[in-house]
Amino acid sequence: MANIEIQPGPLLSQIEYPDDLRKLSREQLNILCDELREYIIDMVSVYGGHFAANLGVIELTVALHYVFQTPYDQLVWDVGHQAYAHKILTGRRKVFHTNRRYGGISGFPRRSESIYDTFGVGHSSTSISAALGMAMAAKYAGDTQRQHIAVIGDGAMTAGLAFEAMNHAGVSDTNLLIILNDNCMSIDPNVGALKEYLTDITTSPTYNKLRQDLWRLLGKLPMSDISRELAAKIEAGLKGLLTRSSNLFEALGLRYFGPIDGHNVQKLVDTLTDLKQIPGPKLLHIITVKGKGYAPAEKDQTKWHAPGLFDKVNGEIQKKISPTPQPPKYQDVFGLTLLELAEQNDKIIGITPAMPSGSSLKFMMEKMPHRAFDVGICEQHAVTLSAGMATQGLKVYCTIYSSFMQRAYDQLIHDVAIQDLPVVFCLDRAGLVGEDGATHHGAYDLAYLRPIPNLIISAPMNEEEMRNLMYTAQLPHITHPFVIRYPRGEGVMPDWRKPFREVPIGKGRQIAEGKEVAILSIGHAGNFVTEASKMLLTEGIQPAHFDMRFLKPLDEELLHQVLQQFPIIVTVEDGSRIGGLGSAVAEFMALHGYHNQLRILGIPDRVVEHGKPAELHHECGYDAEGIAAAVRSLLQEKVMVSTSGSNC
Ligand SMILES: Cc1ncc(C[n+]2csc(CCOP(=O)(O)OP(=O)(O)O)c2C)c(N)n1
Ligand SMILES: CC(=O)[C@@H](O)[C@H](O)COP(=O)(O)O
Ligand SMILES: [Mg+2]
Repeated sequence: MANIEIQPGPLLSQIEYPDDLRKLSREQLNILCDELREYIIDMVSVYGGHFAANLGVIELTVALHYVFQTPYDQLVWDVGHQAYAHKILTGRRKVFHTNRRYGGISGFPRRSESIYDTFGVGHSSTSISAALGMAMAAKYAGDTQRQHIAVIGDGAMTAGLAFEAMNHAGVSDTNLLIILNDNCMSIDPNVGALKEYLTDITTSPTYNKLRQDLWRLLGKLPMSDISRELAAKIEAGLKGLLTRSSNLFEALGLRYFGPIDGHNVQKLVDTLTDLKQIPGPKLLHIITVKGKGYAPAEKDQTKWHAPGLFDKVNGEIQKKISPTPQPPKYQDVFGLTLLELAEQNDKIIGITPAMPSGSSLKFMMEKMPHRAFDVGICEQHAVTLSAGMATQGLKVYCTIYSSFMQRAYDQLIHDVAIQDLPVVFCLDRAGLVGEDGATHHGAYDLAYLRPIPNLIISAPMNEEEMRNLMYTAQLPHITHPFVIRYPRGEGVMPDWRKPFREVPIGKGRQIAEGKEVAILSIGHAGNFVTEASKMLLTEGIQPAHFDMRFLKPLDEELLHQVLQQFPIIVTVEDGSRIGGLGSAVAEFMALHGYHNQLRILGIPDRVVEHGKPAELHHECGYDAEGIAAAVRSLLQEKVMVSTSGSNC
């Protein structure tokens, strides 16, 4: 991608760090917000990234860095997809054009990137725990001045982790301010009773207004023990008198303030300045609009969560144009196939934790709202809920992004595998996902799933296989938990709606015949092998290729045949080199006394950053070129060994 020069507005161009921002007058803050908004619209339109959430927190970001002494005061962003203004104001404006690009800055806060990034994020709902940890550390060090602020969205607030943290924060007596950025949206519209509750407090502000006035008044007085005690008593009286139902956050021991307009930077500065004077754990509820200031994004907030490149003038999102039919995204194969299966099998239910659009469960949710559910950002709950339904004979397809499934590991073992419940887990975004980077790569699923008993673990090489695996998973004789993992993005078959066929469990298949070298692959990475084989053929090298399809049960019969026939084995997977297919083959060889030469290709044992998937596959050495190079070098080594052998 070419570097397109985008000039910041005159005020923004003078601001490198929050110290510069703090020199501005109150009036200038409004101008700065406008320039920041314009700059982010410009940058994301040509370089891509998360969009609507960033436009929603411009005023908040400016106010936070204006009022608090960052980085001494510690600011923790939840998820971090909304931290672009924060990055731009904390020393990274000049490199912001590298956001999410290979070798560039991360799309999320990263401790290694800046001292202003107090905590690495990407997965949701960690901010309150992290900020509380920092606040407790400050208390332990005897620092009573330092402020700790967690900014969390209404979507992220639905997770159990956020509630665990509030439950603790409420009795912690720390300088913790939780800012609840409520825009009524997750990526898709937010769901659940909490959302209803937040709407309820938003629309009945009497009690909150009185409370706010009380604490503001007392904030101006010297905070003696007596006035604090008095305030608490008045507040308790107020609560009894005025609350329609007791405030949830108050019940958890947090002083609740708000709701206030999160786009009024002046109001935010005033409120945050007041709150800074009030010790103890507290929560400020702000109301914002996702996509604020860019009309198309305000109108369709889901589409503009991360829209890709767009024309900022007419709001047209760039689409790949091709004269020939293109393969579908795996997520759409999942969503449309599930709907098709559900039409034939009334036991089928669909569950997603907050990713109806990303996973394409939305197709079933639209057609069968009573059978397909978004449960919020609650991966643990999604898994155990599915297990509960399975006990009643339902066939649940629970779709979760591979990296988010890490959250629900215990539920997978304790609630599903040990009870051997036949839930189907469709793990989307498996393998290296691209620009979201380290936090989002589905690098570990094969490795973390393989030791779990009772699981069937599969990965399709293409759309047809994906459909057939999904079809097989719901057949009545499949009585075990069944995992199907597939990558982000497109498959390889434009014509993919083939009639369903059952896939024999634990059986691989031969894709290409060859000699000397056998390449064993699992999942979509098998297509890289096909490409590599084409390259090698031009050099007279013809490896055999086997698509294992199942990591568990492993096709032992096929492995015996392959290991007896081919001296050199290469395994290829879009997953960690440790613990996945390569490891399974190595263990099998050790168990059965095979001594073939084995090369394991996959994700290395280090953090892989962001970039285009092709760049990352190349870096990790398992794109077509990397596979071909591995085969060449193994054949070369073999020649050298046999030559040196003849010299002896
Ligand atoms: C554990 C986890 N599950 C799912 C996601 C995907 N995800 C990223 S942002 C988001 C919506 C967050 O909504 P909210 O916190 O309200 O922030 P907003 O985008 O509305 O500002 C979701 C579901 C994630 N990052 N982490
Ligand atoms: C921040 C976050 O977790 C999501 O917005 C994620 O970036 C979505 O990824 P996909 O684009 O793969 O759906
Ligand atoms: Mg939200």
